[in-house]
Amino acid sequence: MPAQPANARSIAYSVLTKLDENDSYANLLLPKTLSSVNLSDSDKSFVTDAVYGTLRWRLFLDSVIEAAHKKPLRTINAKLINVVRLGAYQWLFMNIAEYACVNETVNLARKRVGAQTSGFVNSLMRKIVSYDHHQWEVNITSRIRKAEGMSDEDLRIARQAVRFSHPQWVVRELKDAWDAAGYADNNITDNADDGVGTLGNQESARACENPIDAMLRVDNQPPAVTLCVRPSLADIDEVYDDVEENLHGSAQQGSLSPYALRIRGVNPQNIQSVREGRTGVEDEGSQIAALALTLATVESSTSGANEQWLDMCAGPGGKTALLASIASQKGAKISANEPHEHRRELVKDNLKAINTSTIGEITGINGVKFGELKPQYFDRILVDAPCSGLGALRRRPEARWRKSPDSIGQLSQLQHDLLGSALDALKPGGVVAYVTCSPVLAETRHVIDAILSERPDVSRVDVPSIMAKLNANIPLPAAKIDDQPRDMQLFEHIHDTDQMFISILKKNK
Ligand SMILES: C[S@@+](CC[C@H](N)C(=O)[O-])C[C@H]1O[C@@H](n2cnc3c(N)ncnc32)[C@H](O)[C@@H]1O
Repeated sequence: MPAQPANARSIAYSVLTKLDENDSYANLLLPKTLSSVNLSDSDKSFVTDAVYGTLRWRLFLDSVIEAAHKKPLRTINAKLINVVRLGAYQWLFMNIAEYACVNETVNLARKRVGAQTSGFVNSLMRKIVSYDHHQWEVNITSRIRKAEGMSDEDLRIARQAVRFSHPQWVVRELKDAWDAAGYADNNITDNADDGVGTLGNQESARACENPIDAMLRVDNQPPAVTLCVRPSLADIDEVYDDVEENLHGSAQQGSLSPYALRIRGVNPQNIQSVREGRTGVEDEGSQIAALALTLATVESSTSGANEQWLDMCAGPGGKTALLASIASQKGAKISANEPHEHRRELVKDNLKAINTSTIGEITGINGVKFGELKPQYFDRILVDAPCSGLGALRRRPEARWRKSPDSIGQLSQLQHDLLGSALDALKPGGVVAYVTCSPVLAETRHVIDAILSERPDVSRVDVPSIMAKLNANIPLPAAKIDDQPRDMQLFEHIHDTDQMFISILKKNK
């Protein structure tokens, strides 16, 4: 790859520094920054890759920098750290030539931090470019040795954390979620892998990698842009033609949701039906979570036509719009609730193409109050609960470094209370779909188990059976044990969706 103009690197550095200082989000700050500067499209792609990649691979990069420096990161001038991370990222992940990585990083350090730093940065970068990606991977993972009291699993997790650049506690949560989800493990066993990177053929290593490695690897890859072509409002062929013929991008039907279209090379805002609210940008996992609620059997007094539906935590409204387009086909009415005003406005915008006779109330209350305010009122309720978002790390490159295990406890309590309130607001015979964009057990299965242990009036519905009806090709967990109904956890590496958790509960009649 040829060297990029110096200002692309300088812009990437400014964005990384602002993200560190203000806790802002890369997916908001980066497009805003890029729209305010005069850069070619290829430079914009360079900045996007450099910023997102440097954020995602931070632990890997810092481990390489420390190994090359032979001292802890804190001994390096704080302003230089993002300069060197950017340089190391270009060398290890962007296939940029050695001389450009070294020289441009020295230039950036000189310009943004001071001329006195050039000697240090030059010597550090020369050490970094003396090994390639795979050599560094083996180097930094094999430096992690078994400390006293560490089990084999602890060691493997510590190495996976560095190798795939995730906090250790997140790796452990993902592993626990995978172990609990009940999918068949067709690959090599965890015990055959000590967590050190391989210097062998990468493709064959990937073909038999263990499921946690596969999951962590996919977390570091940007997801496809997926559209939801809202039923009765737009037609897949119409949107396909707009993308392929008018906008010269490419489109492919999704593999799980009948309404999904994966697109490339097109800004979704340039698609006519997106601008008109007849199509939305929505991951397939979110689509099938909403569809599962519509497919569950309701046995309330109003089941069939005239059902009342509620989306209790609706903002920004992607699932509300899909539910609403189906509600309009079925003669049901949907209400939506979102306490945060700016997100409530996004819900309204998402519903702009829906027939107003389908929309009930749009409220802005704490969902925990619904049970008291509207007891036994709704037939179907979606609780797409606020959560840690650890199932969508592909989309939020900085998120993994900002979350902490402490924040999960508070979320679990709110999730429990929202679900309890939804059950109170449900008619006997009605169903609630409890959904999170997180696989963490404390936010998923443990919330459901706690509610079921408190409420004899509620029972679990078997979600994999509903999914199998929706699409015969959806990868499903292993067969039921003792005929017990199951929740379903989606995984990026097997479903190619965000890691959504879906549970459906029915209120007994
Ligand atoms: C995971 S998001 C929902 C995403 C949405 N269903 C969609 O598909 O576009 C969770 C939402 O819950 C909202 N929320 C937070 N606290 C809430 C509460 N106490 N009651 C209801 N909603 C809440 C958040 O503002 C956020 O918009």
